[in-house]
Amino acid sequence: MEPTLVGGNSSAASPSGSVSHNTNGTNANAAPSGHQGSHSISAAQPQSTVSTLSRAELKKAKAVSDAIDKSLRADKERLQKERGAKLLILGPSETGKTTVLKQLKLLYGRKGLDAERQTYRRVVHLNAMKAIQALSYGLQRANIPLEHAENIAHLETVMRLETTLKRYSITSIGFTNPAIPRKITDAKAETDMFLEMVPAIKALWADGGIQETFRTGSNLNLQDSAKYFLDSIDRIADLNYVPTDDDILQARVRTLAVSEHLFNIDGVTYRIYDVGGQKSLRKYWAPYFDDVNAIIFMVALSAYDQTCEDDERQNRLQECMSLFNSIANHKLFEITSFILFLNKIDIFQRKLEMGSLVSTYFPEYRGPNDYANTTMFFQHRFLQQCKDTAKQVYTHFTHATEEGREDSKDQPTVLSDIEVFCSVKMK
Ligand SMILES: Nc1nc2c(ncn2[C@@H]2O[C@H](COP(=O)(O)OP(=O)(O)OP(=O)(O)O)[C@@H](O)[C@H]2O)c(=O)[nH]1
Ligand SMILES: [Mg+2]
Repeated sequence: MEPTLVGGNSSAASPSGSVSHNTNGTNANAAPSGHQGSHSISAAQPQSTVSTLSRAELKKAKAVSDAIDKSLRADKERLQKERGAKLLILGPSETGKTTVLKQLKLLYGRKGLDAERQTYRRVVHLNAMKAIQALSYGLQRANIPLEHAENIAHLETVMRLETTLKRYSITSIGFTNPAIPRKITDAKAETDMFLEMVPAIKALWADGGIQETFRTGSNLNLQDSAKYFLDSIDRIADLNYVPTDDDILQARVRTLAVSEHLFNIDGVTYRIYDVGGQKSLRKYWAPYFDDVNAIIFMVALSAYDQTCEDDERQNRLQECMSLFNSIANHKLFEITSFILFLNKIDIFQRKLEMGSLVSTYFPEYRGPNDYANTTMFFQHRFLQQCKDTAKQVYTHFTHATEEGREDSKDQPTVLSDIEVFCSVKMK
């Protein structure tokens, strides 16, 4: 079974079906209470006293200790239920943080997502225009000729979009941004602009030159959803088009501000925070670091062959590891549970199949260039970042844009992991 965000993972060993590892690499699917200071009789009694206690006294002391433990646990659970569980979704840009949040909304907050559906229509149109524009620039940069000379006019139309699209950035779904010119925040103006572009987008996407650019181009600055939307151009250009759940998962809006999302599941409130992953936005994370129950750390495995947007000398996955290092070893997260999502496995697998060698970018890797061995290598590299080798980090290999199916409702989900982590009883 291919691992997916909802319902799939690489092992069924833990109660939630996730793979749990101590960071020293051993499998540790024991209950996740290991690092929450337990009150045990053997630890509490000095050796000399223990030897002078009778069996009956020891038994009695143990019973008292167990009762204290139980009562402490119950108090903690009650408090947690009242306060709710606080979760942060952290990680670099474009790793899929907001996509995971959308998955949670699809499962537990569909109403909220339905209200945003019309706004996503504009995001989808914008994504399609940006995709064809990035390909057109790539074609020019690489001096690849167009297959059909008559498409030059379309190419020019798309290039002229540059200045308009630069100003045109939807920063946060549902919020109008004063920085966006009025003309552009106007949904009708945007739709008209997109519809005018459709013939050019269709003709160029069908052109052999653009296809070659798509196949061979590097540093195209192309979004992962480019092909998905360009292939669907007729459907998304329909006047009655309403984005599907899949479209919403594929739509890309860069997160600029930290946002809080509340989910109420079986009487427990989950406060989940989505942050902007760009380097310049990470300074805004710290105010949210207190009292965190769990952190979902997102990694785009597929970025192993990419460089950072703002520094072409730095490998993207390497930079992600450094970020994980600073988060996993942060003083405020000593007892915080960690869920590591090694995401975008679909793209990662495709790259391997096309012959891209992991060892080109990570020369220390000497194993076979197959999915099983390379993913294990990266998992190990991430877990190695934790200085506390007893820290439990639950790892999932995920494909966050794959929609959870109705019939997978009973399968373990992201939230079933979160539930275990927070030690919150849901029922
Ligand atoms: N193919 C594929 N695409 C994915 C996957 N996860 C996310 N994406 C796409 O990757 C793009 C970026 O995802 P986001 O969720 O917006 O990334 P983010 O981490 O929130 O990025 P910032 O807001 O900039 O920090 C979107 O177009 C998603 O549809 C995946 O597993 N596979
Ligand atoms: Mg985001």
